[in-house]
Amino acid sequence: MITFDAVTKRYPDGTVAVDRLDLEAPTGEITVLVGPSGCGKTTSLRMINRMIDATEGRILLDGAPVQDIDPPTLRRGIGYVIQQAGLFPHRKIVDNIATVPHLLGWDKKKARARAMELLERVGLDPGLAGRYPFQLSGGQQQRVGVARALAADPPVLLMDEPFSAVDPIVRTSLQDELLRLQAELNKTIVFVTHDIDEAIKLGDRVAVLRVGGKLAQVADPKTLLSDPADDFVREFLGRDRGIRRLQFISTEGLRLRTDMTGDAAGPWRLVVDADGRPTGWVSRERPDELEPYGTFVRGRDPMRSALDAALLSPSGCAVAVDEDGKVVGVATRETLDEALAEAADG
Ligand SMILES: Nc1ncnc2c1ncn2[C@@H]1O[C@H](COP(=O)(O)OP(=O)(O)OP(=O)(O)O)[C@@H](O)[C@H]1O
Repeated sequence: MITFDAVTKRYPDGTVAVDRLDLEAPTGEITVLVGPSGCGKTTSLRMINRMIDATEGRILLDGAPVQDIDPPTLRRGIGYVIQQAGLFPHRKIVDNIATVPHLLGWDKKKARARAMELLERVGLDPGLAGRYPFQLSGGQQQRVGVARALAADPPVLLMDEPFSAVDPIVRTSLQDELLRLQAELNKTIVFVTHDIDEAIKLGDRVAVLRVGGKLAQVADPKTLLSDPADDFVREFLGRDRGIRRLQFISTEGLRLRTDMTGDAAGPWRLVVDADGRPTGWVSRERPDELEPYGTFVRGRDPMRSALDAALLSPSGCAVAVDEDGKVVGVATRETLDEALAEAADG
């Protein structure tokens, strides 16, 4: 557990970057610091590994004040990932990843084996080991950055806008990869971003900071979206806060119709193949034309996916499927309406 106990950082020119911050980042969880530019996210992060020292207050790592631990020892237990990876340009990928093991005096073979294992762990082809950073894409470099931070298996990982320099598609896959890794590794992660969507996707807890380095709210993403502490948080969460909340509402209890593949279905009928997978909708007016459909996995996918599936089809209905893609039923506009009304009630 990382604990900020009334931490203030005042830079020599008088700027108060962080103002009496009280915050806990629980062990094995991802805590995201989010907020507008200049609100003190990076400063807060860097005070954990003492790249910056706090002016007042204490930061505790499992109860021990970091101020009492000398920085090299402290940093051995803390991986650090930054934007654009910050790889050493003249070192091969394998040597970049093995940086900390080398510093710790591991023998060459062991460090190399560890680097190769990590390369695969972060989803990279081991064939990239002998390349130099400039021979990799931005997304690949970022993965190497994560592998390097994990090399000595530190319990804590600090990540400062690690995915903000890559395009949205690569970014999504890096986020998914991080969640997958975290499910295996259970690190204590503090993650800085200015992107609220990223914060909500990755955070077990999300701390929203306002300019002046004050904590506006800390909560799990669902609570943050349903119950913002004040106007600043509400505004920061943005206009589509309601839609984003649907991400956290289960489709488990959604009422489904199971008679939509028959002729008596009404204006729309769902066509399925021999395996029970959907092939499209047909309308009574144009029975020969297959219209598009959208699916969601009931119970696994959230309400947002069900709604998206409904919006993808002129039938206005969402097709519920099982994990194998076979139809289990249909959520009609009426049932989706009911579920939305319930969601709005909280
Ligand atoms: N070395 C410094 N000297 C003086 N002021 C500084 C210094 N470093 C940062 N600041 C100021 O402290 C405040 C917080 O900066 P910080 O980099 O922590 O914010 P941030 O939330 O990470 O911002 P961004 O999202 O733009 O990276 C800002 O007003 C910044 O200008």
